Amino acid sequence: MKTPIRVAVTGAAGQIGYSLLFRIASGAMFGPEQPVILHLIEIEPALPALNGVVMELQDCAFPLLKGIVATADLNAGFKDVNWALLVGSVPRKQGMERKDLLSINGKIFTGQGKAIAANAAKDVRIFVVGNPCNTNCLIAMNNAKSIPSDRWFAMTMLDQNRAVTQLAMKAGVDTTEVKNLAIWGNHSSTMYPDYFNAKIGGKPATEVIKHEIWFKDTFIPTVQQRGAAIIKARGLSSAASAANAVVDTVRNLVNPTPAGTCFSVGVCSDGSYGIEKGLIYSFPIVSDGKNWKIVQGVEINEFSREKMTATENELKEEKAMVAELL
Ligand SMILES: NC(=O)C1=CN([C@@H]2O[C@H](COP(=O)(O)OP(=O)(O)OC[C@H]3O[C@@H](n4cnc5c(N)ncnc54)[C@H](O)[C@@H]3O)[C@@H](O)[C@H]2O)C=CC1
Ligand SMILES: O=C([O-])CC(=O)C(=O)O
Repeated sequence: MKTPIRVAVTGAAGQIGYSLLFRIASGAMFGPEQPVILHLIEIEPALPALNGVVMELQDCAFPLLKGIVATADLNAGFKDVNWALLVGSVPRKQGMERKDLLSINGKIFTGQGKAIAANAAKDVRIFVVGNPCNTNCLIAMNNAKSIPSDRWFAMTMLDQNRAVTQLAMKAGVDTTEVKNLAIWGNHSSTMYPDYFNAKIGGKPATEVIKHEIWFKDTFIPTVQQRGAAIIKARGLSSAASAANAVVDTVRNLVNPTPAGTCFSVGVCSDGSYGIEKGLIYSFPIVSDGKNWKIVQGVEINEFSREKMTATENELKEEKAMVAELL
């Protein structure tokens, strides 16, 4: 049996937490051979509800679940963790943009960044889901300068999965036929789902779906506004699909990426594609299971460049809004 890895999840009594924890404990994230110890972190008032979640986890008798720490104490919560999944924060309501949450949620990530730096395992990797996730990740990273910048991630996999399904439905093919659909930029309504470089059944998506207006006027806005559409329909933001995308992202990072494919995640820009260094920007990524890199040489046409710059500019604005937290 392998040594258990410790996985912290903040906001563990929330909606996403309720869909996510059971999948981590079942082995969906780290594989059927990897035992886990869950560190469930909540705010004090949510501890009774969290206790109910702990009871339910116990009631599953998961063979891979080797322990549970449930706490409102950040030091205990992040002690020796190998992964920190930062979900806990307030979700937006109908009519809000995700960046409207910065003033409420931004400050959560200063204390969490510091507590992770002070307590986590040397190999810790941090994945921010709470919105606006790119800039919250930027805040946490800047409050934990002892942790290398390549260990920080923000979630755009839900956008990728949404985009993949939209293309598959339009082309009338299985979702598994759609590859290399990269999301560039911010997890916000400015994100750019790059259909030019996507493949359907091995061919360029634009050769399979010969409908430029559909891509520009339907596909892009549908993906960009999908979160808002879910909130309108459900009265609550997406949770099960978000949890699924958390599982997909971590699994993609801890396993080698199949040759010729890539996946999307927000990482600290190294200046690739001219994107300002230090911003948490979503790029096409490949992993060898331990280290990841930004895919280089992706063709960027004028349309793509305009979209990539618009979403970069929004991230610069968000960074300026939280300057005092960095
Ligand atoms: N990046 C992405 O693709 C997505 C991000 N989200 C975001 O994820 C976040 C969580 O969403 P839900 O689970 O639906 O919300 P929720 O309101 O159901 O749960 C959030 C939980 O976080 C807890 N919490 C609040 N402040 C905390 C703190 N300082 N430390 C620890 N826990 C804290 C709350 O007590 C609550 O239990 C929201 O910000 C939402 O917008 C949601 C969907 C997709
Ligand atoms: O839209 C929201 O506020 C929740 C979210 O991030 C998403 O569903 O992509």
